[in-house]
Amino acid sequence: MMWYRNTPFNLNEQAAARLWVEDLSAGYGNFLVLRNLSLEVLPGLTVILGPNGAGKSTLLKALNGLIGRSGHVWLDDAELPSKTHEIVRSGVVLVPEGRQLFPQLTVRENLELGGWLVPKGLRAQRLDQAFIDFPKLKERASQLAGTMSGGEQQMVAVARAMMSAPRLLMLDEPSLGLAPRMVDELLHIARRIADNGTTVLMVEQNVKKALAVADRGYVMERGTLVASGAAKLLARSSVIREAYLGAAAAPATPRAAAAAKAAA
Ligand SMILES: Nc1ncnc2c1ncn2[C@@H]1O[C@H](COP(=O)(O)OP(=O)(O)OP(=O)(O)O)[C@@H](O)[C@H]1O
Repeated sequence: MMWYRNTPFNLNEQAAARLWVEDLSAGYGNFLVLRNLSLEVLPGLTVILGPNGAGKSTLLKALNGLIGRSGHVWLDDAELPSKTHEIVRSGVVLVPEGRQLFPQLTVRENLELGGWLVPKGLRAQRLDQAFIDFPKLKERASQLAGTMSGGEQQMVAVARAMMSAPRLLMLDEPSLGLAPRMVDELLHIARRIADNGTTVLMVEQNVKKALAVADRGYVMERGTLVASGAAKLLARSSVIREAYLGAAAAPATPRAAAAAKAAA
């Protein structure tokens, strides 16, 4: 008898992955975007924040093999391969910005394509599980993906990525262009995936909401990391509050306070 547990996001039979990045540089042709980046992605949910053009998507693309990189990346105790199909086989999957679904295929067909590396029987089992994890998609199994709302399409993209039972799921701005309620839903899906044993690395522009669901965060500016730490601490840090949350940090010294007052 085929047996599988009936709890959300239990596709992943392996332990949550850890990723170590050391001295990573990457860019486009002669244009170097990332310079000597070092970071670690631990089990749970890690968010990468930063202004437009900071290099956040470039980092995910470099980790996914879509662009070349130098430096070292380890997934647990093995060096991460450099070719995308090998990276996927090792359990690292990217949901790119813009989702890249097949609009003329149904939800079910899009999900099945996410399990293309998986033997047929297991793929069917994972599809059943995906419909348990994403009940909204079960109702829409026969709908063409291109006719769904932005939020629903993003959900299909995440569910499709989960079909390969990744150990590390990378999400590039999953909430881009979505209504606030869908943003919340998508971020909570990311949280649930992390809670159920798949490490999640997410780029997000919704700083406040992302830090509220994440365990840890990195802040990137002009291709380098400028801050990192526990999400709760980052949310209170001056670098985040000043740059992203619209709150001026308290001046560090009485002199700075006087200067700020004079300038106001
Ligand atoms: N295919 C490309 N060819 C050349 N340059 C690129 C390419 N993609 C991105 N860049 C450049 O790399 C830099 C970093 O872009 P990236 O998309 O990684 O930033 P980001 O932090 O993800 O910002 P955003 O939130 O706007 O997507 C930018 O200067 C961008 O113009």
